[in-house]
Amino acid sequence: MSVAVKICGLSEPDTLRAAVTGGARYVGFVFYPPSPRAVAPAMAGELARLVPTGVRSVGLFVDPDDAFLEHVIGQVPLDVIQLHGSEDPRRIVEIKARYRMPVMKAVKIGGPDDLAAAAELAEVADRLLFDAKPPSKTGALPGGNGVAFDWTLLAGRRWSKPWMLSGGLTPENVAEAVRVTGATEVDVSSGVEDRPGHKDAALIRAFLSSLGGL
Ligand SMILES: O=C(O)c1ccccc1N[C@@H]1O[C@H](COP(=O)(O)O)[C@@H](O)[C@H]1O
Repeated sequence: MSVAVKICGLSEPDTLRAAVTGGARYVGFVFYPPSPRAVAPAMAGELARLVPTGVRSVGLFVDPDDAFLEHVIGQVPLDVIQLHGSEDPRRIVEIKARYRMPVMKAVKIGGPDDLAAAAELAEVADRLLFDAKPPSKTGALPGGNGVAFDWTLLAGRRWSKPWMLSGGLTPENVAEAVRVTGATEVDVSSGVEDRPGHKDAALIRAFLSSLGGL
């Protein structure tokens, strides 16, 4: 079994190249202006054109309206839309139909009760993304906080759609996270940065090679 990796929050050519040459299967661009990883659509368009065939470009959005989606999609050749806000099933169906693109929906986990939402969201989304519930402190982002949740909550669970694990993953802990959860896909952002919002090529390589044997 090999583990597919998504490196999220890329905004520079060098770190994008480190991701794809190191074997990432997905690269992510953040279209959420409050994030330190937010990238301008024009720049993301240039980066996405460097992405080789076989690697999927994912656009991360938080409760986007149609005008914003059109603004970004008009400039960036995306393969997948990641919804990381409070989008409900009706809005997911609408976005899929309007933009004819697969949707990956984030499910935020703070405890066992939060898993109930996953089954309902799996009926409409193409893929689920399990992330930690954001810290309650003021100003916390809706994701990308480098916070892990209790991985044992996912152990032995099955959903009707493929799923990805995220939240506080690092080169040091990702192999253990995969072992505990059985994830076949993982997503990382903060854990491969040398400062908030700035990706580090050596950390990206370390993350990818730490899964080399899995
Ligand atoms: O990365 C961001 O800035 C971000 C902003 C808003 C919503 C989600 C965001 N990132 C996603 O959060 C998870 C976990 O990230 P981390 O590895 O814990 O930093 C990941 O799926 C990112 O795609």
